[in-house]
Amino acid sequence: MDKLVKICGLSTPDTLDAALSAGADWVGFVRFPKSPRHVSLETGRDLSAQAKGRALRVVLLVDADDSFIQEAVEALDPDLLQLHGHEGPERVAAIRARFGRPVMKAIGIAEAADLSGLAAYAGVADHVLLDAKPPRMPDALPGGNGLSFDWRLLVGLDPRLPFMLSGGLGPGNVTEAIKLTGSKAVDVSSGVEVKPGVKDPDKIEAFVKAARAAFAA
Ligand SMILES: O=C(O)c1ccccc1N[C@@H]1O[C@H](COP(=O)(O)O)[C@@H](O)[C@H]1O
Repeated sequence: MDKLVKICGLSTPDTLDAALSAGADWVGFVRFPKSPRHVSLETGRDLSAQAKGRALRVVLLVDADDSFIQEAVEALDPDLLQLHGHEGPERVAAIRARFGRPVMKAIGIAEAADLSGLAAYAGVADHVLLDAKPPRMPDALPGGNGLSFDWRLLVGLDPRLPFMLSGGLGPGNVTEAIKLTGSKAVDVSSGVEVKPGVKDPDKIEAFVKAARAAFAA
């Protein structure tokens, strides 16, 4: 995987512009109604058009059925689908085949054993996103919680595996995360917000700058 910075959960033209101007490689739009970052099909269509040709456009879905995916694909025309629910390897392969878009499967990490999921998905998903496991609360979101996992679990992981690091990253800790894990790709949502769902252009710029500097070090 090339060195990549993804800003996820963008929901306004101004903050999307901040991400694009800062040089984000990937921008993410959430299609999950329980999320404070969820965008309507209309907003998603407009934001995706704004980003077209400037960054790779990612649509984030959680245990979505085919009709929900279909309407997102038609409206947002994503370059990549991020699957952030309980989609197993067979479902990931089926979505990839049916919708003809590359997929990134998110895996929740809390302990070393959780990394076994990486091998299971590496053959069917184009990318694997390593995120912290969500808190054990009935209403917890499956991601976007601003929680980190123990990055030391990744020490020794084959850096050629197509993984992207996420979970609780921000301008203040992304340097250490890249240094410790050797990850070539990072993703952030909460860490560049002033409150859930409200992105901060200055934090977005600071995150992209810090990640780029850490990649180059
Ligand atoms: O951002 C959300 O609202 C969200 C909802 C459901 C699933 C995943 C979600 N976000 C993704 O979670 C990770 C980590 O986010 P954070 O930086 O810790 O807030 C990231 O990949 C988001 O894309």
